[in-house]
Amino acid sequence: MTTTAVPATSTTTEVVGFDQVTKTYGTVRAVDGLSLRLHPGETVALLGPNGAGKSTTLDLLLGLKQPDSGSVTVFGTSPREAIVAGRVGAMLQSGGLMDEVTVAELVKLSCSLHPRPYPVSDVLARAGITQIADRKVNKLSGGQAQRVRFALATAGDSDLIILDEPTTGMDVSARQAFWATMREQADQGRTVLFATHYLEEADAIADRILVLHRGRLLADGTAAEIKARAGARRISFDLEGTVDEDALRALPHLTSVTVSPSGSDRTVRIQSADADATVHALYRLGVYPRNLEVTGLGLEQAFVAITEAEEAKQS
Ligand SMILES: Nc1ncnc2c1ncn2[C@@H]1O[C@H](COP(=O)(O)OP(=O)(O)OP(=O)(O)O)[C@@H](O)[C@H]1O
Repeated sequence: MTTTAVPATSTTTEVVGFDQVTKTYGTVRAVDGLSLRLHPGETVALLGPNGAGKSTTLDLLLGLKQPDSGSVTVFGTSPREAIVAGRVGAMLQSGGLMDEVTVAELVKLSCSLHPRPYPVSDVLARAGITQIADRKVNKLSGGQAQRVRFALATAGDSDLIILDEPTTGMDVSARQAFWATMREQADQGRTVLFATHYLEEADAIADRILVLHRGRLLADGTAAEIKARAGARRISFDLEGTVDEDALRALPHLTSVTVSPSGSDRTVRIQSADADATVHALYRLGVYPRNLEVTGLGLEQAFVAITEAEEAKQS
């Protein structure tokens, strides 16, 4: 990503600092000794299975929760100070919206609270909600309410934008418009941190991916690095005639095999930790594959491979 400008208010190269942060709820360690740094202009996706600690991490970052131990800093100060200074804009998963006001009134209020607000009409237009500006907030669809939350997060010139599952409920065009706007924000030097379950969005948008698992940082890198770290590759080929499926499943280095459809002409898909060795063993087995393809894992398969390997290690 190219960084064309850094907001004048940036005074430190560290946007967010987590040092050995732990947060427990009763016996649950939601965040467990987490240390990480975010820098200006980064677009960072926070991934993790349900209950991994993503929302708790964002709540700590916003000062909505306090760590049991360790420290959280935002632009070198406490989260609260950074928010009061208008340096942070946030869109939370189910942040309540005031019911009896119109969309425009709510956006206007949010702009009035920001030290460096954008014009209300610009905020409405950027979020694609000009058409529904006069509608009462409690009459909005789920996707429209998400757009309003997005407007509130971008009511002013903040240096860090935090988004918790921002595109849930948005239709395809709303998603595209949303990410185009976020790209503009990052290209202007702002840092964007978003938690998501849509791995294709993380792959397409983020220049850095953090994988959380049971409150700990399991992986931190570009999408390509995360995919490479999972190690495995996908092998697919067509087969004519019958094949001994048990012999296929016994090939070396496999992590999964699917054969479809059952019958004489089949497509075989294999995931292997060592594609070369698996393909050599295929030939030795007397199987001559047609249309052989060997590809890297997608981010989704890599994510599943990394988190399942961790589960297996811990059980
Ligand atoms: N207020 C709370 N009281 C008790 N336990 C909580 C509370 N908030 C979260 N937890 C627990 O802490 C862990 C982390 O939850 P968190 O919501 O941060 O995960 P998440 O990664 O955001 O999950 P999801 O993807 O399902 O939204 C979970 O085991 C959850 O049940």
